[in-house]
Amino acid sequence: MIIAVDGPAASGKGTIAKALGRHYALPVLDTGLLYRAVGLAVLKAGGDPDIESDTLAACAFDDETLNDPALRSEAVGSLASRVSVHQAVRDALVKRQRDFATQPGGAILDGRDIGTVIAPDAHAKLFVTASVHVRAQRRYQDALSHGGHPDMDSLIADIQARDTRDMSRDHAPLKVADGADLLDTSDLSIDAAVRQAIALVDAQLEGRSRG
Ligand SMILES: Nc1ncnc2c1ncn2[C@@H]1O[C@H](COP(=O)(O)OP(=O)(O)OP(=O)(O)O)[C@@H](O)[C@H]1O
Ligand SMILES: Nc1ccn([C@@H]2O[C@H](COP(=O)(O)O)[C@@H](O)[C@H]2O)c(=O)n1
Repeated sequence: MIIAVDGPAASGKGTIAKALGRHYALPVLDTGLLYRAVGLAVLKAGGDPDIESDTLAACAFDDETLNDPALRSEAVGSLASRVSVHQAVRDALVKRQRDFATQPGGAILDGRDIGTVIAPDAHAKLFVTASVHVRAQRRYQDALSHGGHPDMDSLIADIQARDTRDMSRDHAPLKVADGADLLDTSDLSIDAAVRQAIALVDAQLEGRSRG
């Protein structure tokens, strides 16, 4: 069974994907980390994330790289969004994601194009969203709890810039996949969002089994 969880930055899709992984006993891949790894490698190599040819060498990395805590920063998230517009980068990362999705027993992947490009035939699809203000507030709390000094206005600007770039790019733009259920987490606690996600996935799986 493959479950696709897509949505914009800080919508809560990673939290939901992990909870679904525990509930259905399936492995989970946060595909954003792959693009973050490319973005960080381009930066370290002194390349330009907006130039496709500068990003190619950065697409070969091992799984260990994905554990680097530096990948989690807002700055690397923005770099990831910039490198992810290039078709060559997306092509280089497709096999890794499809191999994970099609492993025996199934898998859950969260990202931007899982239900549209990586696994369009997924057994269940969610599009998780939340208002820009709520998402910025979550980032704000995250930064505070890690000892940072976040600025709400710049968090809002960063999220808006990322949404615009991710939704308007030519290749695999962020959009609601055919057959996906929308889950707006703006006014939901994590527990309530997870409960709704499980109910939506169960209903999709039941619908499929009834044909
Ligand atoms: N329903 C919710 N209510 C309150 N906080 C939430 C909710 N869902 C997630 N969060 C918190 O918001 C932050 C971002 O959540 P999460 O990492 O799941 O988002 P994401 O969509 O995967 O982000 P990104 O795309 O940037 O990786 C985390 O600190 C998480 O604990
Ligand atoms: N399937 C995906 C996943 C991510 N991206 C791009 O990476 C950026 C960072 O993603 P996070 O989920 O870690 O915030 C994101 O803004 C996208 O530009 C992607 O293109 N496809």
